[in-house]
Order: sequence, then C-alpha cells, then structure tokens
Amino acid sequence: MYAFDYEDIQLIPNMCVVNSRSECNTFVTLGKHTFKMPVVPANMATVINEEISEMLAKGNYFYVMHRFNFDAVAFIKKMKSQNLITSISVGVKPQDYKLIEELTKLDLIPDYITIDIAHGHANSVKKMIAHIRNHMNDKTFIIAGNVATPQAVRDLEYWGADATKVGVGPGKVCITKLKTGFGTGGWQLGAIKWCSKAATKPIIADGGLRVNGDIAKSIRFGATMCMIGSLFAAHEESPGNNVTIDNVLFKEYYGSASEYNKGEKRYVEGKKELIQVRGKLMETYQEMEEDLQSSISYAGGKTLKAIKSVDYVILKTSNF
Ligand SMILES: NC(=O)C1=CN([C@@H]2O[C@H](COP(=O)(O)OP(=O)(O)OC[C@H]3O[C@@H](n4cnc5c(N)ncnc54)[C@H](OP(=O)(O)O)[C@@H]3O)[C@@H](O)[C@H]2O)C=CC1
Ligand SMILES: Nc1nc2c(ncn2[C@@H]2O[C@H](COP(=O)(O)O)[C@@H](O)[C@H]2O)c(=O)[nH]1
Repeated sequence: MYAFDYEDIQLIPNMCVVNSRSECNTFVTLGKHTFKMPVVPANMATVINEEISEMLAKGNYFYVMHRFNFDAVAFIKKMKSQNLITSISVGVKPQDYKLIEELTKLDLIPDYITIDIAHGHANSVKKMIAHIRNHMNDKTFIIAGNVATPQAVRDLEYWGADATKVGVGPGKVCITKLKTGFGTGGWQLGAIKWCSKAATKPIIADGGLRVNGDIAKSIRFGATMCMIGSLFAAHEESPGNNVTIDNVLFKEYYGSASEYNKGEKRYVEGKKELIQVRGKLMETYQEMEEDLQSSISYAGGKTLKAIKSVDYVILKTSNF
C-alpha cells in the first residue's frame, strides 16, 4: 500500500450546488445522537475537562471526557441531572472493571464509553468490551481503540465495539514512532483509508490533524469523526497550565503517556509542548464549521456525504 499523510493529498472540487456556504450542513450521526460537527477534542487531561465537556454537550457537540484523576460517577450524575449526553473513557485495569459495575448498579449508564489504550488490538480490550456488554447490554455505545490495521478494526467490531478509533502514534505530542518503531505516524491518512475499507461501523480518525482542511480529508478517506488534540489544546478555557514567555501566553499540551500525565517515567510514549493560546474554544469551533461548510461546497454538495466521494491527487512533494 502507498503510504500517504494529510499533507500529501489534495481534494479536487466539483461543481458548486449552493448559493452560500451557510447552506452546507456539517451534522454527523454517531450512534443514537446527531452532533453539529464531525470533530471531538482528544480525551486528554490538557485538552478537555468537566467544564468543557458540559459546554460542548450543551452546544450539541460530541465530547469524550478523559479518564485521569476523574470522578466518573459524580460527572455522570451531574450531566444526567441536566439531561446532557454522557461520554466517558475507561482503561482496562481492575478499577475500570469496578467503575462499569458501579455505574450499572447506580443506573448511571453513559451514552458513550471509549476504551482508551495505546495498543487497542488486544485481549484486554476484548475482555473490557464483553464486561461492558454483560453489564450494560446495548444501552451504551462503545468506541474502542486505538488501532492501526484492518484486522484490528474487524476484530474490535467482532468483539462488539460500535466504533473503532484509528491512530497509533500520529499525535503531535506522541513519541511512539521514535521509541518503538511502530505506528501510523507519517501515514495516518493512509491508515484511515486502509482501515475504513475493512470497517462496517464508524471509524474515528485520531491524531495527526494539523489544519482544519484535514477534517475534510479524514472524511474523504472514511472517517465518521475526527479526534483532535493539538488544535483544541490551546484556548483560554483549556485545562493545560498557562506559561507566559515574552508576554505571549502559551498552554502546556502533554501526552497521556508522558511522564507529566503518568507521574512516573515508566513506558513513556508522550512528550510536552507549549502551544500559543489562540482565543476562545467556541471561536475555533465556529471557524472549523465555516471551513468544513466550504469543504462541502467545494465537494459539490450540501452535506458531509458529498466529501466522501470526491476525487483527489497525491502530490509529488508535500504542499507544506
Ligand atoms: N494513540 C496513540 O498512539 C497512543 C495513545 N496513548 C494514550 O496514552 C494513555 C495511556 O495508554 P496506555 O499505556 O495503554 O494505558 P494504561 O496505562 O491504562 O495501560 C493499559 C494497560 O495496557 C498495558 N499496555 C499498555 N501499552 C501496552 C502495549 N504496547 N502492549 C501491551 N500492553 C500494553 C498496560 O500495562 P503496562 O503499562 O504494564 O504495559 C496496562 O495494563 C491512553 O490515553 C492512550 O490513549 C499512548 C500511547 C500511544
Ligand atoms: N503516542 C502517544 N499518543 C498520544 C499520547 N497522548 C495522546 N495521544 C494521542 O494523540 C492524539 C491527539 O493527537 P493530535 O495530533 O491531534 O495532537 C490523542 O487523541 C491520542 O490518540 C501519548 O502520550 N503518546
């Protein structure tokens, strides 16, 4: 397979069928719910917190709360008391099994559960999917990952996942490729294409998106939703620490497998970066929505569906 990434591709316009880009609709359905945009902030401690989750849910945007030092029971109670969508992450450790049991007992079943581990094509994920299904039946939508191959997508779907998350090592603060030699870093868009051919359920493209146009490219190659860290990490509301250098405000953005998140230097596969603060989160959402509406118009349609079949070229040299 030819390995290519976001910057190696350009989508080719079709004849326009709208008079204004405001006619283009960026809505996407995942499970039982329809959201305003096919994007979700990464479930990382420097990207999302309870306040942002609540704000996104109220705005009808998809979110996945992270799983680090976090009281899922209290969070779900609070969100459900406001009739908001509930979406949490779990790992595969004993405490994660207990959490599923406790949530079931308390009748606090989340709308979405993301099983979030580095190497998601694993027996541990198979067991966790079975555990969730045993307790919650089909009342929750299970997203499982992360994976990198069609076989992994087929297995996770067969084990009961409702959606798979694709991307091992393409992230901005990821060092998996350097530390292990493995992953989709450098060819993430190719991996999305390859995996989506095997998928019968939605795929979430996770990591490696660097500009808004990468959302349309992910959709063209088979993603239903895009998980994004670095583009969402540096806003006034972002949970990362503030750092000021020469009167310019930055936010810390670090990997979930970095020493900063883990609190120890064991199996480190993530690093920390400073990103300049770019304003309010909702301003970025607004800009992303407008850019995606433009993408839909260039695709010659009125909905995201139009993007899925546009022609594209692979550039001889990267356009960046
Ligand atoms: N998308 C990506 O490319 C990556 C994402 N991450 C993120 O970092 C966070 C921490 O991930 P993770 O370490 O998996 O979570 P956890 O620390 O919760 O570990 C989950 C379990 O999987 C084991 N494990 C982790 N990596 C591997 C592996 N390569 N092979 C076999 N077993 C493994 C761990 O044991 P033990 O630690 O003892 O091996 C542990 O039992 C997550 O949020 C994850 O999404 C991390 C790396 C890559
Ligand atoms: N290899 C690692 N990947 C990580 C780590 N923490 C998070 N991630 C992944 O990155 C994406 C976000 O990528 P971005 O390019 O949009 O910034 C996130 O959703 C995870 O899948 C890590 O420590 N190591």
